Amino acid sequence: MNAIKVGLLGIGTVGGGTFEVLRRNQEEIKGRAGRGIEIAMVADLNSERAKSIVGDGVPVVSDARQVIANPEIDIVVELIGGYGIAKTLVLEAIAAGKHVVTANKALLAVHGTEIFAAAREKGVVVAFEAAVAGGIPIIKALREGLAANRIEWAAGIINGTTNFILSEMRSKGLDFGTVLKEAQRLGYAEADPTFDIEGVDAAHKATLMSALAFGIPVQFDKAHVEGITQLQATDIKYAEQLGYRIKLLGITRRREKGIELRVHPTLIPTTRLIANVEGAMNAVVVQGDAVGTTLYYGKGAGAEPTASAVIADLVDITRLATADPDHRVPHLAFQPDAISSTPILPMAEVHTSFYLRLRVADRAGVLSKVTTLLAENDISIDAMLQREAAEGESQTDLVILTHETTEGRMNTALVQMQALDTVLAPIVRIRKEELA
Ligand SMILES: NC(=O)c1ccc[n+]([C@@H]2O[C@H](COP(=O)([O-])OP(=O)(O)OC[C@H]3O[C@@H](n4cnc5c(N)ncnc54)[C@H](O)[C@@H]3O)[C@@H](O)[C@H]2O)c1
Ligand SMILES: N[C@@H](CCO)C(=O)O
Ligand code: NA
Repeated sequence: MNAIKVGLLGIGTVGGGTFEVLRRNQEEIKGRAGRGIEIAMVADLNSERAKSIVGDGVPVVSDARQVIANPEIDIVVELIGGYGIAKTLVLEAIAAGKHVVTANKALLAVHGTEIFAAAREKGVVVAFEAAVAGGIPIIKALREGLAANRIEWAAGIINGTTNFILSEMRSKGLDFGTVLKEAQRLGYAEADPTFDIEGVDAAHKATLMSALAFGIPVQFDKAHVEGITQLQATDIKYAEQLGYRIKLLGITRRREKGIELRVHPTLIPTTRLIANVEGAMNAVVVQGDAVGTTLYYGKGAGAEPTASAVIADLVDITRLATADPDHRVPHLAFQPDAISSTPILPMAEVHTSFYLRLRVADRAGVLSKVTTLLAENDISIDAMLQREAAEGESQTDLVILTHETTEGRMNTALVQMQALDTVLAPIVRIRKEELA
């Protein structure tokens, strides 16, 4: 059988990796797919650089629409990024009856409902394994491998840039800016790195995991998004003393009244495997009722790890291209008529435990006032650390770990504690998860 023909839109980091791995492993990939997979046309605004990557054998154009218009192309791979032109091109490729593979989590987390509906209408596939945790087959796991389970929660380190920053700051004592520049140099960061450090990229990925795990539409606008820019070295040290490590986690969890969807710095017990995931590595823990806890670990960014996921999707589509569209694996794991309207919960209704750090006057009675306010709000204390004030110092740090409560109760308690005249600086609050 003839090779299936692929058109590549954008040949930067991931596109370059995809071209190289497809070339290097073509025989094995063909053996798995049943047909060869051939990059038959490439579009990139920087067509000179694109030509230097693909050589003479593959036509290169600067206008992506020429690829979409080419009747020989069966699958369009979108590796441009962003919500702008990428959205138009993906919708045009679908309208032209092409299958689409994309690594673009931003696009799918925000416009997924429209894109998947258009694809269903046309009977084509939009595959996106590379969009969550790069090379780790987490989409495959959630959609197929765990299909027997009622999934309880999924939580992961799903942004390599921020994990790299936190690891390097902790282990080498380097400052934030220096490490961010290094992450950009290594090709981990998004074109706009505020997406990484403010938690937006992780929230795009958590949004996709939430839809796959619970059969709900993608709802990025309902996600709680917090990054690592406010995190202080002091809190990383105190957490360590208490037996915890701080990671930026994307979390989605089923509760009685709805679904939690949130990204924020999180204390995790140092004894958990995921607390020891360092550098740009990613890891996702998924809890299913039948399987129990499962862990997926690997490279979440970079040219070839991400290419690994893009090509797995190409193989899937090649195998399935002839199957009746109604009998393909559904985009979001559940069949369209089984998509649930269970709401995403407002943050005030989210349950977590907390790490609190209060800068307090070193005076008798401070501690009892703080613990009284927590008790009045029905928040119980799990552990406490009070640094002795140094010689001649009139203030000290009070660190408290609480048991699980709601965000709403904690917000009320925080306002009350902050109003005490013995609390001398804004209270630091970091959420804590046991992940077991
Ligand atoms: N880099 C990673 O590790 C990684 C991992 C997972 C997912 N992703 C996602 O993959 C996508 C691509 O990321 P990247 O790191 O390869 O980006 P990149 O900036 O390295 O590559 C993008 C390429 O697209 C080209 N381009 C831009 N606008 C174009 C247009 N209108 N027409 C044709 N070409 C155009 C650029 O010239 C560039 O070569 C993004 O959605 C990103 O979020 C990246
Ligand atoms: N900027 C992303 C790339 C992979 O999606 C990260 O750092 O994880
Ligand atoms: Na993946």
